[in-house]
Amino acid sequence: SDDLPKQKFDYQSDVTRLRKIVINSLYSHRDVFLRELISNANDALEKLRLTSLTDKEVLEGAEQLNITIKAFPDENGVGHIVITDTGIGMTPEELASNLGTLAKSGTSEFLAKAENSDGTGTGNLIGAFGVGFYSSFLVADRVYVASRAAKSAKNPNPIQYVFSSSAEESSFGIYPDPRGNNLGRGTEITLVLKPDALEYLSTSRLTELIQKHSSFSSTFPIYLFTQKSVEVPDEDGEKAADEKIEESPTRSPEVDNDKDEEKDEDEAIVEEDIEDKKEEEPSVPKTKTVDVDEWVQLNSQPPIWTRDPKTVTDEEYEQFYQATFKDNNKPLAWYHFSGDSGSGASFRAIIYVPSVLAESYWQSGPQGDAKDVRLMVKRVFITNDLGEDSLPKWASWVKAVVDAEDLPLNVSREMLQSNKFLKQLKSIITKRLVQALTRIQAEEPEKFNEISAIYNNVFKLGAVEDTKNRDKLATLVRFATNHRNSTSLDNYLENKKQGQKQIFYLADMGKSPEILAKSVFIEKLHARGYEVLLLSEPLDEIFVQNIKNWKKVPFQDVAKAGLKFGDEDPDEEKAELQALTEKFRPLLDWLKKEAGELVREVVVSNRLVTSSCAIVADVHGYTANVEKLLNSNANQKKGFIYEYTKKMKLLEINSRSPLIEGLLRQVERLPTEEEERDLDAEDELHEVASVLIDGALIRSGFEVPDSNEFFTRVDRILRRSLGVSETAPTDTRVKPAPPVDPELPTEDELDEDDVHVDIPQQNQNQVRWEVEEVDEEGNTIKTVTGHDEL
Ligand SMILES: Nc1ncnc2c1ncn2[C@@H]1O[C@H](COP(=O)(O)OP(=O)(O)OP(=O)(O)O)[C@@H](O)[C@H]1O
Repeated sequence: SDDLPKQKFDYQSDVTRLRKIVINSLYSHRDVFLRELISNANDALEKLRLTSLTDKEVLEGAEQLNITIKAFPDENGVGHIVITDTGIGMTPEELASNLGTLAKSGTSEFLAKAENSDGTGTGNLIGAFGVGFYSSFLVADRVYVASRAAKSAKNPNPIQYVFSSSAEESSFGIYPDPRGNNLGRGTEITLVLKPDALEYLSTSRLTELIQKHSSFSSTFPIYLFTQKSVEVPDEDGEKAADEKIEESPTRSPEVDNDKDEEKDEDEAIVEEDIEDKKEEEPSVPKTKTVDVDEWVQLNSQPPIWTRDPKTVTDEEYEQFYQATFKDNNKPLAWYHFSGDSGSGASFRAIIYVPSVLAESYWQSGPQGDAKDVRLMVKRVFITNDLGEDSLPKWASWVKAVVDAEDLPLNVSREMLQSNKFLKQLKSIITKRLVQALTRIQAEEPEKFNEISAIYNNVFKLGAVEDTKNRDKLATLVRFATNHRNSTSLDNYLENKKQGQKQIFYLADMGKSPEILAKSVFIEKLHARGYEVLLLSEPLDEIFVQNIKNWKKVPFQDVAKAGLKFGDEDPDEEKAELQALTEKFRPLLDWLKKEAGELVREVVVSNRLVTSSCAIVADVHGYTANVEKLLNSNANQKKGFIYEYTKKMKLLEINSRSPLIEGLLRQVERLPTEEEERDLDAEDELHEVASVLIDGALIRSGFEVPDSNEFFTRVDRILRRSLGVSETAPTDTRVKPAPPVDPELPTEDELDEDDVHVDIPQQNQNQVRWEVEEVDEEGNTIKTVTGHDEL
């Protein structure tokens, strides 16, 4: 087999591009190479262990499952780092395809983005994409990957091959390893260091890097080869120098230091019992200094989720998170717990709240597709794909490790799918997450504010979608009000006024709370000192409509009929309203005629202070916000009910407004007798009414039926107030366009200074929503569902 020819292959062009980007732009992030290679080694070991559950044969060739790292200069002073794992290994075909091509989706976009960037922010791109194996070329001029695949029925006698490539070449070589099958099983990566990367020969530097970035990323032991000088008794003369003094409390592998020496496969790693080696000779005074080789395990602690939370530092939690989930950012919060699923499976878990919500979160569909719940059984990684049992959309950003004790270990993926524990996992994690968030809210208000800044909308979505956790999630939601930047619903109720039996809210998506605070609908509430929730997100309206009430206190849209302060004297109020209605009767009737189809009724308002009038949705009508929600969904069929409900509006007038008083006087002055009619005066009043009503629509957030007509009227009124002739025509002559010319403009003709504004791709921040209309008895008369953009 040793005679097989050395073959040369060209890298796939994407690989060449990626390598170039990595080498050019990541110079100041060179450290990542070690983390990436250890992570690959760990993946290979995990694959092997998983395969071995059903196929013991793969374990043959090398007994231990571990990662070893050795750094040394050769006789010419050239630095070498050798990273070896006893994982699944690669066949020559796999060496070529895994290391010579990029199979990842989104690669081209990534490359284009990275090529365009000036290098800054590349660190983040790397985090998102993972440059993996190619990061070797940051520190190495040449890389050899020797690998022997695990034994299998298909491949009963795997041959060890070498992949060899320099940083510059656009091709790589694949050939049988001249040393034979000396690895037993797995992969050995040899980096021939660049002259400026010799810092990585230092064991203390390597130890620091591995401890910082990688000691958590593997449950397999990671050993670093170290050499140190120690004083040993000089009694046995020469013999002492050959002995290994083992200080590591763990079992250490003994790996042959001479790379080129042929070894028996099974001897690659030999266990030694450290107890036997310790020698105590207190009576010997003579000592001498010898160099001692030692394999030091850098991750000798048990995995952190198995430890007592009291013994784990914040830093360890953070580093474990960063290594496991490949996130450069620190997590915002975490929750470490153990439990019993009830079906007999006991488990330990850590849940993390990331400090960033992925951009794709609101863009991906209504189904959560979380791939960051890592399920292990007795520390063996099993899957991160929970399939149909994955977390609900609202919680799909959670990152978690769950280690179950009592599940049968030889679970195949299919068996696992039908396992009861897996079905329970979803509710266990969401329940514990809610628990953790609730605790943070109560005990760490500042931390909760940080979480709220990112996840507030997520909590609203949760309350809408996860009825089981609805109440707890709604407790976490924060709203702006006319009184403060942020309040919870509980806090709102604590501050309600005597007699207040409604939670007042005003919703108008896209408008800031500052603008909403000036809305016509809250004039009186605000002036009287009542607190009103100011809702500006599309999800808010959906949230309120789904929750319906909080602690039995119903939500009241202040843009709708039915607003009650709660301190009114019903008799007194009724009498007052009757008197006012009587007084304004002529105006109310006249306005009703003028408004026509637009409103169902014209009434005297109890919510206005300074504004003259407003359009209010009837109890079953649509507010401007709901109309917007409905209209934002282009596919929504708008049938009869929509048209009907749209008309359920009231025009409310402010009886104390001088404008309304004046209008009343004018209307009363209109002669009723047919022959005495003053058509000019009627026309003028007609115009006033129309501007008033359209103005009320706009002020109330609705659209006017015909804005052109509205502004023409405004124009006429302005002319009148300026004493300009109403009929004087505007000079409407314009220069006509030149004749048709299909010739395209030349480069020179195009103005280079033109500012181009990139319009971002249609934002598909969609969320499913549902709006229910209920009658007085609470029966649903209509449910509208749709998707909506955030
Ligand atoms: N030590 C190894 N043992 C076995 N296979 C490996 C090893 N290192 C790399 N591979 C194979 O080569 C492939 C490419 O590795 P690479 O590091 O470029 O990307 P990746 O590991 O798939 O993803 P990432 O970019 O997140 O690291 C891996 O998917 C794996 O199949």
